[in-house]
Amino acid sequence: MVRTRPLKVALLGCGVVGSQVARLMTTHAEDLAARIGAPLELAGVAVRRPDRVRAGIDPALVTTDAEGLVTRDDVDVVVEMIGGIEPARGLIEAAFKNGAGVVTANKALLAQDGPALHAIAAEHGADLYYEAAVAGAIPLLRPLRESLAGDTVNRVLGIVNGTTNFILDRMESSGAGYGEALDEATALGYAEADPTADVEGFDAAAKAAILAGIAFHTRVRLDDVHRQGITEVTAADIASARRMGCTVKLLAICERAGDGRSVTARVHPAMIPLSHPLASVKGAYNAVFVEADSAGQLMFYGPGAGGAPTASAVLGDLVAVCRNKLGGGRGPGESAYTQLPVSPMGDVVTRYHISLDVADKPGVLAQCALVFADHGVSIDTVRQSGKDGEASLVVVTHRAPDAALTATVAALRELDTVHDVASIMRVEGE
Ligand SMILES: NC(=O)C1=CN([C@@H]2O[C@H](COP(=O)(O)OP(=O)(O)OC[C@H]3O[C@@H](n4cnc5c(N)ncnc54)[C@H](O)[C@@H]3O)[C@@H](O)[C@H]2O)C=CC1
Ligand SMILES: N[C@@H](CC=O)C(=O)O
Ligand code: NA
Repeated sequence: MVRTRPLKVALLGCGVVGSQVARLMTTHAEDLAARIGAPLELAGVAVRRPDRVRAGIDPALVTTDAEGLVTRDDVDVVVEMIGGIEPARGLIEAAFKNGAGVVTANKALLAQDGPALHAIAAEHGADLYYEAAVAGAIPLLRPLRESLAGDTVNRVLGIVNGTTNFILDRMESSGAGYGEALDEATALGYAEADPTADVEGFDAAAKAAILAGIAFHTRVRLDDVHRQGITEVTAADIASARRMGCTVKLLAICERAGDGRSVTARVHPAMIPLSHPLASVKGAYNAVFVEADSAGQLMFYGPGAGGAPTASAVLGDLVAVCRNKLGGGRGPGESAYTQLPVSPMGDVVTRYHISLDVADKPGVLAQCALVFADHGVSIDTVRQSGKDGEASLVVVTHRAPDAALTATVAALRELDTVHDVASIMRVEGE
C-alpha cells in the first residue's frame, strides 16, 4: 500500500546528473512510489544559477539557498549532486544533523572524508548511500557492502573512469588526438567539472580508495593510492601495445598483500592482452573484476559515466534510503574493523614494458640486460629495431617488485649508451 504523505527530497545541484535525477523522479513517480511505499516529492532544487531554464522543474522549487533547503524540517532525504569538497561536505553534515538521509555521487569527498561523514551519519541515525560514486550505473558498492559481506575479497581490478577509457579508446580506434577526444568526453557529460581529475587519475584514485576500503573492511585514503594518469600515454605506446597483442587501459587495482596482512591500491595506465575481457571495454563503459575466496571471480560491467546512467544509481539509492526511513532502520554504515596497513607501491609485484632509444653498436644489448640482471629483474622478451645509427629496444620483463623495476630504469638512464627511456608501462592481466 502506498501511503499518501510524501517523502520530501532536497536536490542539491542540477547539472549533468542532478537534472537527470529530477527528470526520472518525475517520469517514474508512480513506479517509485509503489516501490518505496510512499510518493516522493521534490522539496526544492538548490542551484548556483537560478535564471537558467530547467525543463520539467517547477521554477518555484529552485533556490540558491542550499543551506536553508537542507535544514528545512520537512526534508527526509538530501541528494547531493554538486560535487567537490565544499560546500558539499558542510551541506551533507547539516543534512545528517537535521535527521535526513543522504545520497551522493561525490567520490572526491568520500575518498577524503568518508570516515568522518559515516561517523556523523551514524551519530544521527541517518543513511549515507553512494552507489553512483564508483563506476556510475554499475551496481558495485552495494554488492560489495551487502551481497559479499559473507565472503573475503582479495582483489578488485578494473576500469573505473569513463572519460579516460573514452579517450584511450578514441585514440586507438579512430586515431583521434588526445585533446579532441577529451573535448568530446566533456561534451557528453562524462568528465569532471575539472577534467584534470579524470586525466591525471585523481578520480580513479578516489574510486580505488573507496573500493579498497569497502572490499577489505579497512580505511584507505586518497594519498595511499599510487596514482598515474593518462597524460603521458602516447600514440607510440598504443601502437607498441598493439604490436604485442595488447591495448592500453587506465586500471585501478586494489589487492591484499603480505599474506593478507596489508593492502595495496594503485591507478595507472597498463598494457593488457587483447584477449582479456577488459580489452573490449569501449567508450565510457567501466568494468570491474572482484575476486573473492568463495565466490571466485565476478565481473561487473556497464556505463561508468553520463547523466542518465549515473542518475539510475542515484535513484536506486534514493529508493533504498526511503525504504529504510519508512521501516525505521538504516542501511549498513562503514565497516573498517580490519585496520589493514597500506603497503607502498614498491612492494607491488608487476611486469614492465620499457622502450629505450640506445646506441646501435655491439654490446649495448648485453649491457642493458646486465642492468636488469643486477636488479634481480628477469627479462621475458626483447625486440630491437634500428633507426639512423640508433636502435629502439623494447623490453618486457617478468614479474618483479615495483621497487626493483624502478631502480632498473634509474640505472638504465645512467648508461651513456641509453639515449632515452622513451616509455615505461606496466603490463597486467596475464
Ligand atoms: N557526470 C558523470 O558522469 C558522473 C558524475 N558523478 C559525480 O556526480 C556529481 C555531479 O556531477 P555532474 O552532474 O557531472 O557535475 P555538473 O558540474 O554537471 O553539475 C554540478 C552542478 O552543481 C551546481 N553547483 C555548484 N555549486 C553549487 C552550490 N553551491 N549550490 C547549488 N548548486 C551548485 C553547478 O552549477 C552544476 O550545475 C559529482 O560529484 C561527480 O563527481 C559521478 C558519476 C558519474
Ligand atoms: N568523470 C567520471 C564520471 C563518473 O564517475 C568518469 O569519467 O568516470
Ligand atoms: Na556504481
